[in-house]
Amino acid sequence: MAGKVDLDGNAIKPITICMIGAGGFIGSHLCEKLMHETSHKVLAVDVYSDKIKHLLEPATLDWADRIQFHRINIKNDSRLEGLIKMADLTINLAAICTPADYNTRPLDTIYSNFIDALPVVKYCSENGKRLIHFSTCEVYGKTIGAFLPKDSPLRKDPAYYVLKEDTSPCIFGSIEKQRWSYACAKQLIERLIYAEGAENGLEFTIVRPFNWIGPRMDFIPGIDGPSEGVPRVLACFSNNLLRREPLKLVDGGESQRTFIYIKDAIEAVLLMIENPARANGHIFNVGNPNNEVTVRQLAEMMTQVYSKVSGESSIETPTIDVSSKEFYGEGYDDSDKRIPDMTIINKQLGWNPKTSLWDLLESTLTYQHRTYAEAIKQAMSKTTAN
Ligand SMILES: NC(=O)c1ccc[n+]([C@@H]2O[C@H](COP(=O)([O-])OP(=O)(O)OC[C@H]3O[C@@H](n4cnc5c(N)ncnc54)[C@H](O)[C@@H]3O)[C@@H](O)[C@H]2O)c1
Ligand SMILES: O=c1ccn([C@@H]2O[C@H](COP(=O)(O)OP(=O)(O)O[C@H]3OC[C@](O)(CO)[C@H]3O)[C@@H](O)[C@H]2O)c(=O)[nH]1
Repeated sequence: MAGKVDLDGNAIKPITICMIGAGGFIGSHLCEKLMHETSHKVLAVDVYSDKIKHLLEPATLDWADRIQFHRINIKNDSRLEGLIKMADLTINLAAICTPADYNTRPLDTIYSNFIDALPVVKYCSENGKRLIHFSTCEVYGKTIGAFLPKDSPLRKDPAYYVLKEDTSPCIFGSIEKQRWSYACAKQLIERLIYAEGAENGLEFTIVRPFNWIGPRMDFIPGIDGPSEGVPRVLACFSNNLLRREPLKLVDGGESQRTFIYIKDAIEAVLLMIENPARANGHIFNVGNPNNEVTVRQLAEMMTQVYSKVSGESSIETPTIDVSSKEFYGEGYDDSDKRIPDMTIINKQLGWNPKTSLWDLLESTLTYQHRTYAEAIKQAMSKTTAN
């Protein structure tokens, strides 16, 4: 990629990136982007490699000498510091980040999102290495507007719901609402990174993703990934559609989310990687404020899009209501609404998302249908035969 320049017109030099959690949903797309469109090297760290196996084999691929996979659990592996030392930049994506785990496995969630991230921050700080850390939009918790009376006109005022990196508060529920174990752990690691920057000069960027979705997200229960467990909403609804069963709306599906196409979001991460002078010291919301829907609307849209891409008519009762206690268990709670303010990322990196919700669902559900429809049919006919 000779001749590529950054946003200030300086030549971009190839660097080595230690990517922790490279085998996950975001990591797989970021590895793909780095291999296809840049000359950077990746030391890919994860316990799984299935989602990046197309980038690792065969060894004859164009980028074979630019990506190395290290099967390492960062909880307990002394090789981690060496890899961070070998790299110019570390990107930490590793985390437990499925809401079904936050209230049912709160200790694993807190350890994964805070304790396990600590050595990564420490090694970067001690060795003078740059860090891009993946946090979450969940650090905002609930909006201020959520506490207003239902009929208050202030609920329509963006000051009460738009989430801004430098001014919005972090509003979580009580301790028994263990849903917030994840957000709280992510908030504390953000504060620690910020403090390392202020006191010890760590060069850092914190990313707050707002519901990035697309191919390879999570798993389809019973087909790939863990045999038990509840993935995030895209995979839950995809699974229901593939199996021709009703989509489950938790607590009426009233919560609102903004969804962004993974490929748009990865563009923003590449800008952060290649423009350190503009990205260091910043916390960035990365989302698409134009793609807001309630979960009910998402279910309706996914049902329509899936019909189009699969050629199958939708079932008679496309959705059913379930309580959060039934679906997630005790201690679940929810973010009411998540609209990212885009001022900072716009000013620093000139980045904007492009893909509409309909278009991103069309390409994602085409992938889900192509990848899983046959396997699900076979699994279902086996169950019926038994
Ligand atoms: N996808 C989103 O919309 C979204 C939203 C908010 C925040 N995030 C954050 O972005 C990051 C990546 O999310 P994702 O959606 O790709 O999740 P993911 O679960 O697909 O990827 C996480 C990866 O980290 C790996 N990992 C976890 N613990 C590890 C350990 N101890 N050692 C080595 N590897 C380990 C997992 O095996 C997995 O491959 C997470 O930190 C998450 O909190 C994502
Ligand atoms: O079958 C289902 C599954 C989920 N819901 C509801 O959908 C909303 C979104 O759920 P989900 O995508 O699983 O997760 P969240 O948006 O709540 O949280 C994520 O946000 C970012 C991240 O940090 C990482 O991805 C994670 O914490 C929610 O309201 C569910 O209740 C449903 O109705 N039916």
